[in-house]
Order: sequence, then C-alpha cells, then structure tokens
Amino acid sequence: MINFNNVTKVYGKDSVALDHVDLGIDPGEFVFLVGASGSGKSTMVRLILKELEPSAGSITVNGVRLSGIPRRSVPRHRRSIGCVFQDFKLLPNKTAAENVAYAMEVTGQKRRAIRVKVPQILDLVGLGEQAEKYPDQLSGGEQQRVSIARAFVGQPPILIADEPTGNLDPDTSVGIMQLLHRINRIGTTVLVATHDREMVDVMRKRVVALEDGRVVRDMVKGGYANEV
Ligand SMILES: Nc1ncnc2c1ncn2[C@@H]1O[C@H](COP(=O)(O)OP(=O)(O)OP(=O)(O)O)[C@@H](O)[C@H]1O
Repeated sequence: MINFNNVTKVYGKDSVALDHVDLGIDPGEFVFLVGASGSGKSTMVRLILKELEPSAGSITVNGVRLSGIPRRSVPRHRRSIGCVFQDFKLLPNKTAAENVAYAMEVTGQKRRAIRVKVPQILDLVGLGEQAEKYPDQLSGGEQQRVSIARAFVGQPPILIADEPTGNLDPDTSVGIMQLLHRINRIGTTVLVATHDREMVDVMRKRVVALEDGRVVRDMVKGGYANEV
C-alpha cells in the first residue's frame, strides 16, 4: 500500500532527514511511526502526500509510483489519503457538520450525497449530537473527532494521522485511538506518527521507529521503546 524503496531526503545542502529508508506497509495494516523530534516522521508523511520529492529512491502509494504522477493529478493522489493533524485544522466559522460537508463539496460531490453521508460519518465518530456546534463549542477530543470524520468521509483507502493526540489528555487520547482502530478494522490502512508512548504501548500494533532518519526498529506488536 505504501512502499519506500531506499529513500533519502536531504533538505538544502546537507540536512539529511531520511537516510536510505526501506519500508513496506500492506493494505489494511495499522502502523505507528515513532521517534524523537527531528527523526524524520513528518518528512515521511509529506513524501507520501507528494508535498515533497525524495532526493533519492522511490515511493509507491496505492500501487502508483509517485515520481510518475503529473502535477495536475496530485490532488487526486492526495484525496486517496485522509489526513489528521495535531491541531485539527477545522474551519472556525463552520459547524462540525459544515466542516465535514465542506470536505465533500470541494471534491465535487452531490448535495444529496452530502446530506446523507455527513450525519452517518458524524455518528460513526460519536458526534451525532454535536453536529451543529462550532469548533470553539467542542472539546479538543471532539474537535479531533470532527477532523477524523472530515478525513474519512471520502472513504480513502489510507488514513494518516500526524500526532493526532498531541494536544489531548490521556483519556481523550484513548478514545481517539479507538476510533482510528475502528476505521482500520473497516479496512483502511492507518499510519500514525506519534510521540505518545503510552498509547503506542497500549495498542500493541506494528511499530516502526526512526532515529536520525533511519529505520532502527520494526516490530509486529511493538511498544514505543525497545524494552517493551
Ligand atoms: N524545510 C526544512 N528545511 C531544512 N531542514 C528541515 C526541514 N524540515 C525538516 N528539516 C529537518 O529534517 C529532519 C527531520 O525533520 P522532521 O520534521 O521530518 O522530523 P519529525 O520526526 O517529524 O519531528 P517532530 O516530531 O518534531 O515533528 C530534522 O533534522 C529537521 O530539522
């Protein structure tokens, strides 16, 4: 589903963010990408989205080699990947329902489809009752659920979350992780870049650890640290 083949990314002249990375993620997997600040997690995410180009090596997503995607087709590539961020990135002047609907509008979906789908997806993330609230009327965890609903409403085959629980307390984080797990169980490939040690240890999923741009550990049912 996602393949990095000997990928190196150098920013500027000599800032090596990724150093000969090989990584394969199969369809339907749930993978944590862990590592200290600056280890290269966000760079990997941005390469997958084709926001950046690798300095060397090749990347395949959904069976498509990214270097072969022409610029005009990049938006379609990005639509196949739902994205969730630490800071939610919701539109403050739109309700929860409108935020989700907007994501469908910009991809040209029909009004009727939007009317049907938005309540369904808000129910799925446990926010059926909060549809008409604005982001500032929602808790951090609820805002993150809206952003997951928005990322998932087009049913992309891949969902990427970059520090999805970075702004949330531990209890709320568990709920967000359970939701990502549920989305994974429906068949979505989920990649979560995180520092959240507790969550990684509880979930017992595949853990890929980066250190200075290299994959230093890849465990099937791993923990955040070596000894777990
Ligand atoms: N635009 C850029 N220009 C130059 N160097 C960069 C740029 N973006 C990232 N880097 C460097 O590349 C390395 C990897 O950064 P990256 O943001 O991928 O790490 P990260 O693991 O996502 O960190 P964090 O957890 O803090 O987000 C770091 O050394 C960083 O300083």
